[in-house]
Amino acid sequence: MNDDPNAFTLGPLQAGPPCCEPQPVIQVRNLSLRYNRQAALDNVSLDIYKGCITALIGPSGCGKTSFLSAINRMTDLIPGCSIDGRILVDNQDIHHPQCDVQALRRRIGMVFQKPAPFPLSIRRNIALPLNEHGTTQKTEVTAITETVLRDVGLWDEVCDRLDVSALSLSGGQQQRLCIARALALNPEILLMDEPCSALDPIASGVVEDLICSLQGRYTIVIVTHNLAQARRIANYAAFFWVKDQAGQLVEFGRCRHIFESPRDELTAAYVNGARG
Ligand SMILES: Nc1ncnc2c1ncn2[C@@H]1O[C@H](COP(=O)(O)OP(=O)(O)OP(=O)(O)O)[C@@H](O)[C@H]1O
Repeated sequence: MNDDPNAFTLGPLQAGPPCCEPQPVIQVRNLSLRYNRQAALDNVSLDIYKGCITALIGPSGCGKTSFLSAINRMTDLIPGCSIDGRILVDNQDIHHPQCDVQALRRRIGMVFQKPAPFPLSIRRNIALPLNEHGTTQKTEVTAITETVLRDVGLWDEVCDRLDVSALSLSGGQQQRLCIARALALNPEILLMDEPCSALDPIASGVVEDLICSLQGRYTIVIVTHNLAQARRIANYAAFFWVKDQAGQLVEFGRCRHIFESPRDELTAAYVNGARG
C-alpha cells in the first residue's frame, strides 16, 4: 500500500516499546470529503499505526472531525456527505460493498467531545450496546461491565450504585463511562473527538491519564485543540490546515518531530503559536 508518492510514511524506528512499532492498521489514501458542494478534505493520505496514539491537530474547520468520522463510516449518516479515495482497515477497504458497517463500528469505537451517556442507569449504559451486538448472557454482561469500569478507573467510584442514572455522574465520570461503553465492545481502534474539551482541568487530567493507559492495547486517534495535551500523550501527530478552501494534511510524523523539528514552516508557526 505504500506505492503512493503522496502517502506520508516513516522509515524504520529505533528499537522502542511495542506501541511505537510502525505497523499501519489504518491506511488512508487520497481521501477527499465533501458536504454537498463544499470540500472539507482534499487528497489526504496517512497511515495510522497499531497500538499508538495519533493526534490530529490544526485550526477549527480544517477537517479533523470529518477525517475521524470517515474512518468508521459515521459520515454515511450525514446527508450530502460524499467521499473519494480509499480507507483500508487491516487491509480491508471499508467502502467495499461487502463491508459490514455494523462490524466495522464495533471494531472502531468512538468517543465524542461532550460526554453523551444514555439517559439510563450506569449498568444499562454498558449492557445496552453489548445486548445490541448479541452479548445477552447476564453473567457475561456483568463481568464485562466490571472489567471496563475498572479499566477506566470508575469501578470503585460507582460499584455500589450501578443502578442510578448515568446522568447523576460528574462530567468527567460521564466521559469515562462513555469510554467504558466503547471498550465494552472490545474494539481495536478508538476514535476520540476532543474527549477532554468539555471537562474541567482536573477531570480532563484524569481522562488524559486514562487515554495514556490505553496506549498499546488500542490504536487511538484523537482530535485535540490542546497542543500541550497532544504533545504529552501522542506518539504521532498529523497537522491539518485549510488550503484552497479545503482541509489538507500538511505534515505527519513522530510527535516529537512535529513539535520540536517540523519540516514545514506552517507546522512550525502553528505549534509555536504564531499561526492558528
Ligand atoms: N455536517 C456538515 N455539513 C456541512 N458542512 C460541514 C459539516 N460538518 C463539517 N462541515 C464543514 O466541513 C469543514 C470541516 O469541518 P470539521 O468539523 O471536520 O473540521 P474540524 O477541524 O474538526 O473543526 P473543529 O476543530 O472546529 O471541530 C468545515 O468547513 C465545516 O463547516
